[in-house]
Amino acid sequence: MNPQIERLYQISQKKERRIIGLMSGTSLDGLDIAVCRIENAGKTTKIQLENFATMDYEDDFRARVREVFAKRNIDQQLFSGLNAYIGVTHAKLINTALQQWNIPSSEIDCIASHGQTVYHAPQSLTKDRNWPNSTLQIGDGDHIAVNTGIITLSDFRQKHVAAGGEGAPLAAYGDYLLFSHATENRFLLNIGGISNFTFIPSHQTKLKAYATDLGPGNTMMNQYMKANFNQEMDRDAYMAKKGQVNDALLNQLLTEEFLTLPFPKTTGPELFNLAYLEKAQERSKTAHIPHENVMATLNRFAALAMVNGIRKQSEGLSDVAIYISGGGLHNPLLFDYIKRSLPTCKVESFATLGINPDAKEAVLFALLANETLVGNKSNVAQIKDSPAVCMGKISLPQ
Ligand SMILES: Nc1ncnc2c1ncn2[C@@H]1O[C@H](COP(=O)(O)OP(=O)(O)OP(=O)(O)O)[C@@H](O)[C@H]1O
Ligand SMILES: CC(=O)N[C@H]1[C@@H]2OC[C@@H](O2)[C@@H](O)[C@@H]1O[C@H](C)C(=O)O
Repeated sequence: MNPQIERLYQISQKKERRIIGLMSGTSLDGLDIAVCRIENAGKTTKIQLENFATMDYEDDFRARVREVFAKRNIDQQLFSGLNAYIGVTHAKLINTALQQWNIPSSEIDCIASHGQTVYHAPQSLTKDRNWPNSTLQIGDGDHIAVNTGIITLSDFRQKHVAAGGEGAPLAAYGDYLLFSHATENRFLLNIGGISNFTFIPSHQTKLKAYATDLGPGNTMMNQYMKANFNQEMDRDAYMAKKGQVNDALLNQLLTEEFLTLPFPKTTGPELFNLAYLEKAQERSKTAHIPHENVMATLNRFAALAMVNGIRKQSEGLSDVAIYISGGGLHNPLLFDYIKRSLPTCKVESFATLGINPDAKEAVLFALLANETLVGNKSNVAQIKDSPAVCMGKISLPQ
């Protein structure tokens, strides 16, 4: 037997595995690296987050990814190169982090790599029923395995699509296994580039758990700051706080059909981008309003996409709790508006549930890898409208 296959077998038999979860989201801020200790699988999974860091990307890296990110027409040579380049860059960042934490790579059982989403094209977005759902994450797993010496599981979303899903959101699987609660109806709201929630009904209801995207999280605010001020974000909502929400623009932003589609659904910056903003500005004749007002309006638009979505699902339910993760948690204007708009719900940071909110998505990918190595597809069969499959392709280091 190939000794690497034997090692895989041994890893799957261990009482506890040490798995690195990786997430590189649409915000392109950096690579989230979460070292997790995971015991068991399925509903008895226990996860302990040992180390976490977001390793910042260099400007050159961001610029190259932005050349293809969410774009329909791209340079193929650059694209092919990026697949390898992102894999190698991620491997370097992992090696650096492990060194900083004094963890020898031989002590890591495997890496769970999300890769970099470059295009998300479910039929609901393309509106083309003759063309399949698709989503694409690059940053090749073999490059990570070879350059770290660690077995790597990657490209999780393809199996989901192959089995009938949209390839996202995948958070529901881990959220359901780790955080369902006897009496609380929980919304795990993640505010990344795109906002999404996992709804986990209490054990007292007959409802099923699911995850759905809601609309823009930080992405339009980030894009506007980049285009107009060459800044990566509106840190602490500094700009938005100085402006006034423009109702005419806000109403136009809210007309998008996606916002009215039933849950679950997925989207991306392919839809919610500056071109989308410009069209809404034209229609509302607000092309020349001050930047502060545009930012205040974009902030409110993101908040409303979330609040309206949560209201829709929580109607008629009592004991509703919302736990917020993702970078948008650090945007005070966004957080305060969400909290004020949902006065009957408990609204807290995801940290209350015992895991660093910035690490959540990376941890969930570690859990998905654990399920693939040790779990059973029935563990994830409880998620509404999402295929029960184990995900991730396995790359061996040699
Ligand atoms: N202090 C802050 N003030 C305002 N916004 C912030 C702050 N800190 C982080 N953010 C926002 O959070 C973003 C990063 O969030 P996160 O890392 O969750 O996104 P992501 O993982 O790239 O997205 P996705 O989950 O959609 O893939 C930043 O780009 C910024 O917009
Ligand atoms: C295609 C893709 O990369 N989608 C991401 C993105 O970031 C947030 C939202 O859009 C969500 O659908 C998903 O990520 C999370 C981790 C998920 O799959 O649950």
